[in-house]
Amino acid sequence: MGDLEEKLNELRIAIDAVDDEVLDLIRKRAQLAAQVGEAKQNKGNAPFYVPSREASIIRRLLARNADAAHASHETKISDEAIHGIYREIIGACLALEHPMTIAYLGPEGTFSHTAATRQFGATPKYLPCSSLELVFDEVEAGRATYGVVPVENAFEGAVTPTLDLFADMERDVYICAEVQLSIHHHLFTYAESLEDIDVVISHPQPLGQCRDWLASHLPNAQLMESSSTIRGAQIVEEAKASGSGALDWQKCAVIGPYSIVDQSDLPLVQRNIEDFHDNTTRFFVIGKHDSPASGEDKTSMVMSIKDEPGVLHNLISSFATRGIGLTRIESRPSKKKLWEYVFFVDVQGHRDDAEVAAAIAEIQAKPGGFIKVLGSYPVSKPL
Ligand SMILES: C=C(O[C@@H]1C=C(C(=O)O)C=C[C@H]1O)C(=O)O
Repeated sequence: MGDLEEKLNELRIAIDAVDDEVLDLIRKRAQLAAQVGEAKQNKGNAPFYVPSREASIIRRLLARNADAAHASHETKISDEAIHGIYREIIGACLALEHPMTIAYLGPEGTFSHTAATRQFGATPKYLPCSSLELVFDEVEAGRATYGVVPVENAFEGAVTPTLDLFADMERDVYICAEVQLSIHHHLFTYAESLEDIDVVISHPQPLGQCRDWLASHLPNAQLMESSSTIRGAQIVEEAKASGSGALDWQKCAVIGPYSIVDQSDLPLVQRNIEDFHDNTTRFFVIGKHDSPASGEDKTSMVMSIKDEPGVLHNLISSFATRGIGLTRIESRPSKKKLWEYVFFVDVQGHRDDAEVAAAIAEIQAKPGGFIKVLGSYPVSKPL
């Protein structure tokens, strides 16, 4: 045996021993989580999934990892890796407490699917839905334990169909977590060259997020909207398979995530065509409850007050006078009266914080004031 081989052998034996220890510890952790699950079950209907606790665990471990690397002068294991490893461990433990089904805007491979797996790991059952409305329906009906829906893109703005579903007062779902996902778009086509592309298919959000690229590279192509990016790829594959129909598959292109390479035969011809390289989309996890306070939280609400001058100032002043920071404000037509609006507001803090609770109560007491708290949840970082 050569020197190198001998050295590697020795190190690999040590790694095997560490892996055995790591596995035993993961199994020990899973047994503890199962006991937590039993305690929750005995207590009645305490939710099994507690996003605030999960966020605290990950925040604590990220800090510990940074401190340990600093103290030992070793290269730090990346935050992304720590996050991913613990997401899987926690997901596996949670599954021992209670099996979970997560609904998302499908088909498999969409950005919503990626956001869902980033939050819950590989263990739960995933339920692809063909529309956002169905994601809400599945959660409300209890066929899915949680759902994951896109809310806004940092550059393209609100995903308005999601906001309209939250504004529907008949809906009985809460926001319990947020996921921020870095988004990269790629171009897929059977066309020989960009000049041959007549039609570009995608969900309206990616078409908007690649607007400048499309204007400079495919200025004459017609844009066609699909219900999701992966559905766009399926439309081209279906046109190819049928060999007929209105769509010439050889002149079509699709914009979407890298996962299209797994979901279709479409060749990837151009990478990273998003107009902004820090392109990020925010998703909400919806369920039958929101999250307890984690120490660093946000609260989302939908509100309206009487249609009169100063309406917006009137709303915001309840937060401003208490020093509560607004992280988002968005208006949508009320769809009840012409030029009347509802406002979506996100603030820093938890709805159980005294100041946040007081501001909410004050808005509720305003003449014609109406406010629905959609949920409080831990602040997340882009992944
Ligand atoms: C174990 C618990 O239940 C779930 C699993 C967690 C874990 O594996 O650490 C954390 C929070 C909950 O989503 C708990 O509530 O502490």
